[in-house]
Amino acid sequence: MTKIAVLGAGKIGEALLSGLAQGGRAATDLMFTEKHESRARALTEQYGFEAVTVPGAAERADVLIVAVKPQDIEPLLVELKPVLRPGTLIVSLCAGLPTALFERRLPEGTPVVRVMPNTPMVVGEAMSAVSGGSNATPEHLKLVEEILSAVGKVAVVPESQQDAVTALSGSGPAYFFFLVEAMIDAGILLGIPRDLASRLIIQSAVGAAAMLNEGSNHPVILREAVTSPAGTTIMAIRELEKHGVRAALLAAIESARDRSVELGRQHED
Ligand SMILES: NC(=O)C1=CN([C@@H]2O[C@H](COP(=O)(O)OP(=O)(O)OC[C@H]3O[C@@H](n4cnc5c(N)ncnc54)[C@H](OP(=O)(O)O)[C@@H]3O)[C@@H](O)[C@H]2O)C=CC1
Ligand SMILES: O=C(O)[C@@H]1CCC=N1
Repeated sequence: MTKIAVLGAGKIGEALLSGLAQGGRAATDLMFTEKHESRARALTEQYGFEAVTVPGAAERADVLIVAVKPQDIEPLLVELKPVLRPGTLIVSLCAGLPTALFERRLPEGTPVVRVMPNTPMVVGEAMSAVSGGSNATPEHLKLVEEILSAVGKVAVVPESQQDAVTALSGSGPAYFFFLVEAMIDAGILLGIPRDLASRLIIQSAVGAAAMLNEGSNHPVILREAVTSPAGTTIMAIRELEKHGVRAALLAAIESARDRSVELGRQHED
């Protein structure tokens, strides 16, 4: 079985490792590197994954998944370059960082695949977008798709779209959590206890997501079906439009895209 090492087991690294284990991959095929010993111990105790060093990961794993913050990439690549075995596949989850950056810093010919996943991988519902670098073959892309399909859906996209994808689905779960949090607060404003407000809103989100996922109707049709003439929903929609919520979402996602581009530019030579 393919041995996988996650370099930087923070939030997304842990989400991926735990999702892969839940998806049926043996814990013995999963390794990670982590800066903090106490966190490494906690992850090993909780899941059974082995904590390794960067040279250990490079020696034993077939696929190295880079999950450090983009700001931490340079020292990691300096450490990796002399120990990397030829043919080891590098998979980067780092927002904004182009495959060309990894290709410049690592030995010539290193295959690199850029991926933008999201945290719902902990429940097997990730959306991951995958792009191959110049040394990545269709077989490399297939392997990455196979690994990620255990934790959700996978789309292959041109790398030129990865900054936009990062803003849409990479950050996307945060927008939904923000919306849910604000709607629960609205329940508090209306005098509903927090527990009940949470149950009402979360189940409404789950139900709405299931209807969207079923896919037979466009979101506009689904919204119109809730919006009765001279009823309650249209009053709320009028306020959302008056407060520019649609424009705010367009501007917010554009701004996230711009930040992804900027994160990549910080590593230009
Ligand atoms: N969180 C998310 O939803 C998503 C994140 N990503 C991408 O995933 C990457 C990680 O994000 P996230 O998990 O949120 O960040 P975290 O900071 O939670 O995780 C990164 C982890 O890597 C550790 N680390 C840093 N340098 C090294 C190193 N050289 N060797 C081993 N470990 C190291 C960090 O330690 P310390 O904190 O002490 O520096 C931290 O524990 C980012 O590039 C991000 O763009 C992509 C999609 C979604
Ligand atoms: O906020 C971030 O930069 C990362 C990338 C996408 C989701 N989280």
